[in-house]
Amino acid sequence: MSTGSRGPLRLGTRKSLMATTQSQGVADALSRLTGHAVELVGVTTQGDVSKALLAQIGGTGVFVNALRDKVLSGEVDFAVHSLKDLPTSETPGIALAATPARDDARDALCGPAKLADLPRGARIGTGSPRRVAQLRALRPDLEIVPIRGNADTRLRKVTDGELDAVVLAHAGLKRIGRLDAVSEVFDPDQMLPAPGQGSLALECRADRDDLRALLGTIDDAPTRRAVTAERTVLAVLEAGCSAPVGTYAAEVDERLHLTATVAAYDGSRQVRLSASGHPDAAEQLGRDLADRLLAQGADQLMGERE
Ligand SMILES: NCc1[nH]cc(CCC(=O)O)c1CC(=O)O
Repeated sequence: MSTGSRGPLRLGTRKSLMATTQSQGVADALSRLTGHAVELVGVTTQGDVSKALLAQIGGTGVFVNALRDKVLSGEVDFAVHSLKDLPTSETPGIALAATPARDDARDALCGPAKLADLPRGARIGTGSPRRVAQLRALRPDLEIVPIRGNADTRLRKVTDGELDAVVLAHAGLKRIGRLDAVSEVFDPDQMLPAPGQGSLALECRADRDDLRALLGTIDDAPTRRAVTAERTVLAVLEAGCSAPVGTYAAEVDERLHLTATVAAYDGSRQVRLSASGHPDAAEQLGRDLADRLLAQGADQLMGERE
């Protein structure tokens, strides 16, 4: 096949430590399974250069569009993204070729103590409306400070004393080797992660059947079903990665369980619902749960900004 005879497969990736670590993991797994050499090609995305808060630059797609352009032009064979950064809308010409086995999906608090033990009025950094809303619901007294930047930059604000704590994805902290900074891992009962958090997405051109089959060797079916349910909730709500929407799906005893929340930005109200169904009906499960969230006023909650 063409990919093999022309030398190594070219894997497009963001250049951050988190991105290159996860991309190298994918490259190694693919080489092991298929015998193909894989080479990383670093790409700068809008999300890497803009200093604006994600919620302000529009959120959806800022970390992925430049990578997709390179996939479409053929400069790279495929791209590895954090799945939670992918917009839910399909992109013409691009196929989701694989979702490898998911890492820990949960959020983690990085600070001197567990959330309940932080002093009144402690300053917590996060730029995610989803985390803000759920933090406010748990601890209305906290001062929430909007921040951006890579995980290391955010952790430094805690060691520098500018902030008391930050909330980051456990999976990302693991990839950059900073689980030492974690003081508490949030149970999904306390804080629901972003749809797709902790999982990766491999995208290639939709017309390259050979490549799709090759990349598909590292697809993990339970992960794909779980993230399908989660992302369908987001899609039906017409929300993006910067919306106050949390979800978590997992298979237990051959049933797919899904929980989702939509919160008001000020944390004053949350709608939170659960459902379970057959794992093969992941999309329907997500669709039904989103419809129930909407029936309980989810769109009104999401429409409210501070
Ligand atoms: N939006 C940035 C982003 N995209 C993916 C991750 C973490 C890794 C993952 O969830 O797969 C992060 C950082 C964070 O939320 O802490």
